[in-house]
Amino acid sequence: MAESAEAPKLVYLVTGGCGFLGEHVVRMLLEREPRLRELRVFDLHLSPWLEELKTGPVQVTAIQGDVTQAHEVAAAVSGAHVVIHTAGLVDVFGRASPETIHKVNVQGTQNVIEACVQMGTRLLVYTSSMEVVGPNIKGHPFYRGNEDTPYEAVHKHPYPHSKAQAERLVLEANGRKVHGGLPLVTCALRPTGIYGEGHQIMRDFYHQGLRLGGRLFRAIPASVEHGRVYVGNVAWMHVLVARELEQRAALMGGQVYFCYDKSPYKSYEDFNMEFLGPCGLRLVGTRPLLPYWLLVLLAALNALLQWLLRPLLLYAPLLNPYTLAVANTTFTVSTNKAQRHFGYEPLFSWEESRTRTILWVQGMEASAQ
Ligand SMILES: NC(=O)C1=CN([C@@H]2O[C@H](COP(=O)(O)OP(=O)(O)OC[C@H]3O[C@@H](n4cnc5c(N)ncnc54)[C@H](O)[C@@H]3O)[C@@H](O)[C@H]2O)C=CC1
Ligand SMILES: C[C@@H](CO)CCC[C@@H](C)[C@H]1CC[C@H]2[C@@H]3[C@H](O)CC4=CC(=O)CC[C@]4(C)[C@H]3CC[C@]12C
Repeated sequence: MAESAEAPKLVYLVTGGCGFLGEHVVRMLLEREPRLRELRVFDLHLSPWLEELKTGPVQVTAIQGDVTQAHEVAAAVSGAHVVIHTAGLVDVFGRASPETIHKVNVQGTQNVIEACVQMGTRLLVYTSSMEVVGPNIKGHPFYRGNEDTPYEAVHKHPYPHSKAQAERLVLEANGRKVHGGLPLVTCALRPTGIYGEGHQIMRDFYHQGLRLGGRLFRAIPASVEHGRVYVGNVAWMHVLVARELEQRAALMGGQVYFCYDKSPYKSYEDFNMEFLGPCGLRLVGTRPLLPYWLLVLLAALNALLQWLLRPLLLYAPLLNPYTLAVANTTFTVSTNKAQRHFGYEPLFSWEESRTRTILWVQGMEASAQ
């Protein structure tokens, strides 16, 4: 390729670059974007592993900053050619207030857009979520749907609400004139439930299983399918989109793409067992051990306890009415839009994604001993 022989000249900014997905995007860019000259990693909390990346041929600049602070975002964006905006407050457990979620996810995204416009940065890739579509509060299944499948998206919870608002802002900004007069080109990627090395909820389930003597108890029927996608493939999609956005602006600008790969369609719990099983955990029950009405009651009780205890402490268990509804509603995607629009093929096969994730869980096991 002629272009890879040229001197690297592009400056990329990854917001949330120290998060679960952000770290994979950062590493993927360093491995697979030959045009990269400088990579700016912007995050509220900078991780120590960034140091080891600074010794490579690409200049890695760590920027501790807050997306809710417009001036910090503008300074980080200044001179960048591409912004990949993954920073967000991922909270469906009631840890943060709805106002904080809105501030980070919506106001933060608006700040990123304005910074691009002000600083003349033309390319913006936004990490959205399947949650902007559903599952909706009515529990309607979304079965092997694609970007054009009609679905009644109704949001009550602050997290999906904020992601939907932010996604709309990003898509509406497509075509806005940036400083220098050229049009901004934006698009949004919608991962389903991401898994892989660094996945906090997988970690939580693993430790819970260990505490319960190597067992987890089935709570959700095996027939409820939940869409999952490997973090390395989500990162690869971000890299590809960022690379192709300028050349294919007319086709890709203002578009949304689900993130998908060859991960099998399974229930949330059965899918987790693909990794936790080989690490010694067992899922007890072929059917849910508790009746659904009892789970609904427990989830409601957790929500009540959270509210009552809030003045004293933060009680934020995994089970609440929202997480139960999401886990208990089929939501799977089947699409090839990313392949058609920018030639995406998963970089990691299902077998590879599975092996890498298992090795990571086994690594946790070893370090705990
Ligand atoms: N984890 C998942 O299954 C899915 C995640 N997503 C989206 O992917 C993106 C990344 O999510 P994860 O990596 O899972 O979450 P994460 O919590 O691991 O990463 C988010 C990063 O954003 C940073 N951040 C938070 N607030 C910030 C602020 N005010 N200023 C600067 N940085 C801030 C955090 O420090 C963190 O490093 C989010 O936008 C999320 O909505 C979408 C679909 C599924
Ligand atoms: C009822 C419990 C019995 O074991 C299981 C509870 C599992 C839940 C904590 C998860 C089930 C589905 C997950 C969500 C889903 O993968 C979609 C998501 C997309 C995002 O953008 C952010 C994360 C999440 C909301 C994810 C969060 C955890 C679950 C609700």
